[in-house]
Formats: sequence, C-alpha cells, structure tokens
Amino acid sequence: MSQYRTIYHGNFIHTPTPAKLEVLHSALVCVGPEGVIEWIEEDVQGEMIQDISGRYGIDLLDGAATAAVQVVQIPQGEFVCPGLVDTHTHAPQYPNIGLGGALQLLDWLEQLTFPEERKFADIEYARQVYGRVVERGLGFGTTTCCYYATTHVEASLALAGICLERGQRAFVGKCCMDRNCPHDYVETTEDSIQDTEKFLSAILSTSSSSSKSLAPLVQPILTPRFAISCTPQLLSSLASISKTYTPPLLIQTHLSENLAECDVAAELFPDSKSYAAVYADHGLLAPGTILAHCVHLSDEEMDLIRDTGAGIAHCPNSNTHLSSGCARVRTMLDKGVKVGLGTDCSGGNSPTIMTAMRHASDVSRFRSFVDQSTSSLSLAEIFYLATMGGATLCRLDQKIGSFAIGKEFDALHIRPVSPTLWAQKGDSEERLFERWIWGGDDRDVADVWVRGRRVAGSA
Ligand SMILES: O=c1[nH]c(=O)c2nc[nH]c2[nH]1
Ligand SMILES: [Zn+2]
Repeated sequence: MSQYRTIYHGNFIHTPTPAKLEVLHSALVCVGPEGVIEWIEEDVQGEMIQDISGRYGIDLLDGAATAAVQVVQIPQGEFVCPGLVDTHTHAPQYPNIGLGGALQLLDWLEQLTFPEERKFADIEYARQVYGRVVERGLGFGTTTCCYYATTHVEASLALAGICLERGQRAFVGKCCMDRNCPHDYVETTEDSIQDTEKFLSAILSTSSSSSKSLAPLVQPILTPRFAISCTPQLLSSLASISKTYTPPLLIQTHLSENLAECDVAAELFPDSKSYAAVYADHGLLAPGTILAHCVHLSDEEMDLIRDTGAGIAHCPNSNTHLSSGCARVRTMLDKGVKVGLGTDCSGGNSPTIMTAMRHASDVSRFRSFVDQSTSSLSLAEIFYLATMGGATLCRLDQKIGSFAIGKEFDALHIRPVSPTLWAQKGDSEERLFERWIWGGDDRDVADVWVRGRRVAGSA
C-alpha cells in the first residue's frame, strides 16, 4: 500500500448511470493512501491546483509533488475511465481460445473443454497458465474479474494467489460438478462440498485485506457449474453454504445458454417451472448471484431473476462463437434486471471486455434489425455494462465502476497510440472515447490502477 496521496489532473469519463456518458473536464481527483477517492473538483485549470489542494489541507510546492503527495497530469487528448469488469470467464480454458467454433455447447464441453480443464490437476501447469491469464487481463484493463477455475482446490487457490499478487480484484470459484461429466473429471457430492469448504477456509484466511476498512481484494465465489452437472443435493448445499456467511457469498453459474442444454435441464428437474426456477427452487438466486448467458429466457424467468436481485453476465462473443443465440439484453434492461458483460473464454474467443463491448453492440443491433420494436444499445449503455453494471452484479457498486468520493480508484489511463485509433487534434473527449471503444486496443491502455496501485499498462 502506498504512503502517498495521489492527485490526478485531467479529463475523466464514466457512466454512473446507463443514460449518459459523463465527462469530468479538467478534474482534480485525490486518491488517498488506501486507494480511496477522497475528493473531486471539476474545471480546475493548472494554476488552481495548488489553491484547491490547499483547501483540502494538502500543501503542494508550486503545484508539484511533495514527499507525501504526487501529482499525475493526464494531458489533453488523453483521459481516465473506470477499469473494466469481466463478470464471467473460465481461467483454465484460455489455452483453448479460438478453438471449437464448429461445435455447440454440450459437444464442445465433452470434446474440448473437459479434457483441458482436467490438466489442472497439475499445479505447475495451473500456475503457468494462470499467471498469463491474469497478466494479460490486467493489460487489457480488466481490473475486476469473476473467474471459474476447475474442480481442483490447489489450482483454484493458486489462481486466487496470483490475482492477489498481481493486484487484480477478483472473485475466484472452485468449480463444483457431481454428475454428467467424464468419469475422470467429476466429483462425488461429498467431495465437492468438502473441497468447497477447504477452498473457502484457505482463501478466506490468506486474502484478508491489509486494511480493516477495505474488503479483501480477492474473494471466493461459489460455483456450481450448471444445473446439468449438479445434483439437487449439491445445488442446495452450496446455497446453504453461501448463507452461512454475512453477507452471503457470491454465487456464479450458467443459465439457459443453449437449446439442447435447456432440454436436458428440463428433463433433469421436471418439478421446476423453468430453468431459472431450478436455481430459485434450490435457494441459489439472490443479490450477488451471477447467471452467465441467459440467451433463451422467457419474460417470466427475467422477472424472477430481477425479483430475487440476481444478475446476468451477458457473453456475446461466446454466444456467437458456440452458435448459442442472441440474448435479449434490451428487454432485460427495460425490466430492470442487472446486467454486466463477460468474456466467457474459451466459449468466447476474445479475452478482453473491449471485444465484449463491441459484440454486445453488434448483437443488440442484429436484434433490432430483426425486431424493429427493439432498439439497440447506446455507447453509454454498453460502457455502463462493462463498468457499473458489472460492479452491481458483484455487489461492488458502492466501491467501483465510476468515480465518486468514497469509491476505490480502479481506473485506466487511455493514451491513444494504437495505429487503428485516428485521434485528431481538437477531438472532444466524447469523440476520443468513442474512437477508443470501437477502434482502439490495449496498446492505448497506458496505466491500469486497482485500488490506487498501478498494476499494469503499456506506458
Ligand atoms: O460457456 C460455457 N462454458 C462452460 O465451461 C460451461 N459449462 C457449463 N456450461 C458452460 N457454458
Ligand atoms: Zn462460462
């Protein structure tokens, strides 16, 4: 933890609500030693920095740094935005990125995914893969990530350890699956529960925060793979485990991704009214439950999800790559369902939320071409999903996702340098932002801060 306060001066762009992109022009943002935003002032010209800081009891020498304060200038033509939140990905599947586009979900799991995940019994292999996953994720600007790991406790803990060491805010889940999986990659119900308890006690004892006032940067998330691969007993037991904690532990699973999957779920749970109801009936839907995909939901299922406070990780790359379908995100938002974005590697073929934003936009446009009563998502809505929307799914909306006093400073410094980003002198901040979202890449991510600490960046 830095002993410094840092004062950032420049243009900040965020979406505290989906309605509008908000620019804080020439803002002064003061971040305290624990990485929490202490104050924000807008429209501050260079010569005013010293005066305004003085009003907050900070003495600067000629507007520059002192021993206890550093001043970071973000030049015109560059900007700072909130870090990106990936609400759903599978760290052990990254070695398969790009493969499997000719398959659909259930065959893809059997032929490609389970064989790769099984390899994570080898802890050295796990460390090697997970180190690369976390390093690249931070480089792309993913400051918070919800990870599925595998069934293996040691490898899942290694992933959590790497996130903590590299400084990525993360939720890490040991995957639970006790049926309909290959004989050499499946757990008994008892082992799945016991290993989950082992994983929880280990991660909770090692990931405590360095400060009493801050939550741990890396936290566990309960991870029943999906209804098909979990017995009713396992689903209910994981729901009970969640509720033994205050607040209850986060939960992640998959829901209604592929039509063949929906049919099998209906056969396995004939007493539940719908696929979403399977999870509700087993006590798994609550604020902090992240449901990946939700491509084939009925209106009633969306209402159920909204009413329980659970949220949806929209994974457009994956839904296209595995030919699953086009999720009805506009309807979800109109109904007041919480929605964030997920890369869902390696169902998704790109590990960055930049691509997820572009595909979310494309999918919403395709839906609106086919159904003219549906409007596509705006740029502000797309960026909201990638930041505040994701934060809300993880119950972190009071901590990250936008710039406000009391929030933690998870942010990206965007300096346009990539060859496809044709920034022009005189571009407004909004225009520059738009260029970056559609035309930029990680080369433009000059600095990545999580809780005020610089953890990556191309600069
Ligand atoms: O996109 C997906 N990836 C997975 O690994 C998985 N497992 C069950 N359902 C799944 N969907
Ligand atoms: Zn997934």
